[in-house]
Amino acid sequence: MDLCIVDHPLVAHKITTLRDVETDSPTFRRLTEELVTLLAYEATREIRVAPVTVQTPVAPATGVRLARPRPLVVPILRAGLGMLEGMTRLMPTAEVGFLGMVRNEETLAASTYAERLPEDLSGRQCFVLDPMLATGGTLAAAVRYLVLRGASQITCICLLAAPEGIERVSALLDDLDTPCTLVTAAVDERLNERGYIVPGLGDAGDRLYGVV
Ligand SMILES: O=P(O)(O)OC[C@H]1O[C@H](OP(=O)(O)OP(=O)(O)O)[C@H](O)[C@@H]1O
Ligand SMILES: O=c1cc[nH]c(=O)[nH]1
Ligand SMILES: [Mg+2]
Repeated sequence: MDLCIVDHPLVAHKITTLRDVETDSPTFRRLTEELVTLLAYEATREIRVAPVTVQTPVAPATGVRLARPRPLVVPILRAGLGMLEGMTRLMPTAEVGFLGMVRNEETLAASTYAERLPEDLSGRQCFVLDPMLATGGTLAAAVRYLVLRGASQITCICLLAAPEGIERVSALLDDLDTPCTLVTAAVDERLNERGYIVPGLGDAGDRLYGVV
């Protein structure tokens, strides 16, 4: 898996506020959307386009449009849902599929409780959205679903990642031929004994949806 850490002062500023325990849910949601849009700028650098000519009021102009088949955006519920709007604002013609996954907080194993993806993803570029890459179990399983359906390229956008999780996802996906990239705003220090990212931002789903 290729790794892209987006090094930008505006991203760093927003991530710092997102981490702050004093940041309330409405602000957390807004910052999450803004961060996704900024990360998506890097994450879509290799999005496929096709040549097109348009007529300006003055003359014909050659340019590009997003190519077919359309890209697929896959938020991992629950926390990934907070990233959807920020992504589709930039790419309104993308199709959206859903994965509902939850980590058992005792065993840290990920399980899937909902799946609504197109049957055939042959030739499709896919963008997986999840704010947190901790042990990596969730993200590795999500990528496998897409690869099994034929996705040709996968880009994962995570706000924060743990070094242990990046290692684990890379190892778990080592056998795949499908190109896979992780775009993140920061790689934090480590995981704690409960599988939380340190310093991280706590439980992203709870903070997005006002549980804490
Ligand atoms: O890398 P991992 O160790 O697998 O952990 C990361 C996962 O944990 C969080 O979701 P959670 O299971 O809390 O579900 P939620 O989005 O419903 O809160 C997060 O959004 C990731 O999906
Ligand atoms: O730090 C973490 C780890 C898993 N899930 C979260 O929401 N935060
Ligand atoms: Mg959670």
